[in-house]
Order: sequence, then structure tokens, then C-alpha cells
Amino acid sequence: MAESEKEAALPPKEEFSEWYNELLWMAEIMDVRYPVKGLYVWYPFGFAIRRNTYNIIREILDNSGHQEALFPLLIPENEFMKEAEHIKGFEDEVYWVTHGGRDPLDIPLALRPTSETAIYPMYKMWVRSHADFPVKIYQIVNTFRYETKHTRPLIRLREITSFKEAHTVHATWEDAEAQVKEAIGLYTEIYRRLGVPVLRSRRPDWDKFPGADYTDALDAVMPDGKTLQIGTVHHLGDNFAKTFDIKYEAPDGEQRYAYQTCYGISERSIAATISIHGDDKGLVLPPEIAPVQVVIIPIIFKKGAEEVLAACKDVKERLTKAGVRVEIDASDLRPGAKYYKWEMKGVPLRLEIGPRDLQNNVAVAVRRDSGEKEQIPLSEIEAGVSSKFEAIHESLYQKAKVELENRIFDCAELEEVKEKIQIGVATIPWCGKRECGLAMEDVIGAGILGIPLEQKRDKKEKCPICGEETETRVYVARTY
Ligand SMILES: Nc1ncnc2c1ncn2[C@@H]1O[C@H](COS(=O)(=O)NC(=O)[C@@H](N)CS)[C@@H](O)[C@H]1O
Ligand SMILES: [Zn+2]
Repeated sequence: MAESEKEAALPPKEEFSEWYNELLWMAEIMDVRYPVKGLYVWYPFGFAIRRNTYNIIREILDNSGHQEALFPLLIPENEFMKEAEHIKGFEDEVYWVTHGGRDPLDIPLALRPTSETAIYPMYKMWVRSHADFPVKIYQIVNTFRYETKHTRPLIRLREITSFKEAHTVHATWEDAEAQVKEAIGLYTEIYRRLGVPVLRSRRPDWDKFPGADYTDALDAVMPDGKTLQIGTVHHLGDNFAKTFDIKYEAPDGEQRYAYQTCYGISERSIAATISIHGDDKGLVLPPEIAPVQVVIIPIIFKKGAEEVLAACKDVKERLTKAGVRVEIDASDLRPGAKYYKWEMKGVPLRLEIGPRDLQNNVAVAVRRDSGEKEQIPLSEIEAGVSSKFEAIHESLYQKAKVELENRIFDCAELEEVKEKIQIGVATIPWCGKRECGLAMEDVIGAGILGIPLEQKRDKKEKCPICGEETETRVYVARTY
């Protein structure tokens, strides 16, 4: 895209919605002009962020006993329609393929909105004995949901292009429960690697995944105070095992229904990372996912230009050998225009090298997140750069954690909740009864997000609806 096309300025971040849309375009992450609502195009730069992010997800899953596989996109209607709860949950969202060429298909095929009904008929054939457990398989695919709410790139798509879904099988309800806990831990670690702090909570029963016993979720708090569900872990009980007849031979020779979990992350992981770390100048990327981690800017004067360029090339070679993704910007743009361009793209570290720096045998390192400038001796450039990366990641994560803490408000009554959820997440006591929860949502005009997974139950308070004593507080928030 020509530089001139992007002369439009990036709005300030506090105009979050406009900032977000403009940034996806100016940093060349997504092109939203594709002529189907809810479908968007990954630019190469954005796609590199996706690749680096999903490398982290794969690493963490593969190192915890998961295996990656791949199941078909199209699901025959008779399989899709088997689990009543699941259907109810997805009936209005599923796309159907009804023709092959001009011939109507005798069995319509669903485009997977999620893959339980594609995978579990196969699990029925694969699972034989308790010795087969735990099955821990995941796939990273595109899924399709006919979302009727407002679609948004990376946040609410009709084609979810980066849907990582894990589907596990176990002998007992308790084993599945332990797997849910492991998955929550793995997701928390994935988000720590992205510098994104999360709220972890159990969704209220009326908000759980269709066909699940319960749903635990990870939410990020976005700069506008709304929460974004960036990961969910579902305990499926033996509901799907009964529907798809997934049985195993127990040690005592008995045939038993299996217990299952499933858990998913989508490109919302990237939406949260961009939104939480970005600033008025554009992207601020955690080094591990930045497509360009270091940009070298030669400071050229007539005298000594060759030496400077030669030194820049040498630094680039050494950093490349050390596994760093590095570019030299030797274009004829003015230095200020170069800084603008690479700051927009969130390059974590800029190295400036001019004739004086050469005399002192240093490069000037400028951090994208803090703007801090520091000289690094050229002889230690690899170690210097990698320690800068660690400092940047740690500082991004700490800053985001403080920001999150500042957006959680313990409220005493519902009126205060209504006010606080305009800027963040409120907590309020809840007796746990459905009618009180739904009544609360009516009064507040927003949903109960969930019961925090780690909750200090140290004092008795009163449910604001029925007055019953309770030790439980819930998160309440506006959500995407
Ligand atoms: N329309 C959408 N666009 C982008 N991400 C979405 C969309 N719908 C859901 N997601 C993300 O996908 C995650 C998993 O979706 S889900 O419905 O909660 N769970 C499942 O589908 C289960 N089968 C686990 S994979 C959600 O937590 C949310 O982060
Ligand atoms: Zn109550």
C-alpha cells in the first residue's frame, strides 16, 4: 500500500473504537474491505503476528501432552443435529451447504461453528479402553458462525479464521475436571507470554457453552472498560459421550460412558494484545510476536556513510544469526518518517547507528514501549538486545496488570455497579440463585460475567436482591 494512502492520522487511543479500526489498517494487519460481512483479509504483516502468536499456543499445548490433528470442515446434518442442547445453542448460527454444483445434496452439510459434532463420531471409533485416556487432541482451523450482533475484525467474525479448539476424553468426571483446571493454567500462561493479564471466572449457568456441565472463561478488560472473552474451557460431563455413544472398557471390564472437555481460543487473543499494549503512536508488540523485532536506522551523513551502512549490515547479520527478526531501514525517508512508520508497526526496539556511535563502538537502542534510550556496546549487541526484549515484555505485562487492577471496583450496591461498569468491571455479592442473578442483570442492564475462580471467601455479605447472606461476589461487566 502506498505510504500516501495512509496519511490519515491515527485517532488517540481513548477514542478506542476508531483507534482500533484505523490501526488495523495503518499497521497493515487486516483489510476489512472483503465483500462479505464478518469476513476479513489478513495482510502479510498481520499474518506474521498471527503466526508468531499461534507458535506460542502450539508450543504450550504440545509441551503439555496435546497432539495437533485436523478434522473436516463439513458436518452432515444428522450428526450436527444429535445433541439437543448443542443444537439449540448453534441452530441460529450455523451455515449450511445444500448443493454440490447444481445438484441438491441429499444430506445438507453444516460448516463447523465448532467441531464437537465432527470430532465425536470419530472419537466413538477411536476410544476403546481406559488405557486410551487421556485423549488430548486440538486443531487450529477456521470456523463459521452467522453472528447477528455487530461484527468486528479479530473480535466478532463470521469466519473465525484462527479457531484453536482442544477436545479431550477421560475416564471420570473428576479427571475431566482436572483437565479443565490444567487448561485454565495453560491459557493463563499463553496470555502471560502475550503480556495480557486475565480475569478467570465461572460463567453463570445460563451463559455456559451449549451441552456443557459448566464453562470457565478468561476475559481481558479492554481500554474502553468492556471485557472480551478470550478463552473458554468447558466441562462437557458425559453429555456428548451419551449422545455420540463414546464408551470405554473400565479396568473392571465394565463398558462406561467417557467424560469430556473442550476449550478454545481465537484471534481475539490478538485483538486483546493489540488493544491492551497499543498507544497513540500505534502498535506496541511484545517482542515474542513482533514480525520485526529490531529495526536498524543508519544515521547517514556525507562523510562516513559507507562505514555506517557496513556496520548496520554487520549488526543485522549478527542479530539474524542470534534468531532475531531484524530489518535495516536505509530508505531515503527522513528519520522522523522512519520512526513514525516503525512505531506504527509496533517494532519493540529501534537501533540508531551514526558516525559518532561508530567511534564509540555503540548503537543507541530506543524502546518502543517506554521511549527509553540507552547505548549498547556493538560487541555485546546480541545479549543487549535480548535483555531489552525481556525488560520490554516484563514492563508491558506489569503495566497491563496495574491497569487491570485499577479497573476492578468492589461495589456495595447495584446503583454503584451501574456506574462502575461504564469504566471497568464491578464485583457485587450474589447468593447464587438464578432468579436473583437475572433480576440483578435487569437492574444493572448488563450481564453477570462470572464467579471469580480464585475468590477470597472471607466475609459474609448480603445478596442485593434477596438479602440472603453469601460469601460469593461476582464480576459484572459490559462485554464485547
Ligand atoms: N464470532 C467470533 N469471533 C471471534 N472469536 C470468537 C467468536 N465466537 C467465539 N469466539 C472465541 O472462541 C472461543 C471459543 O468459542 S466457544 O463457543 O466459547 N467454545 C467452543 O466453541 C468450544 N467448542 C471450545 S473450542 C470463545 O471463548 C471466544 O474467545
Ligand atoms: Zn439472592
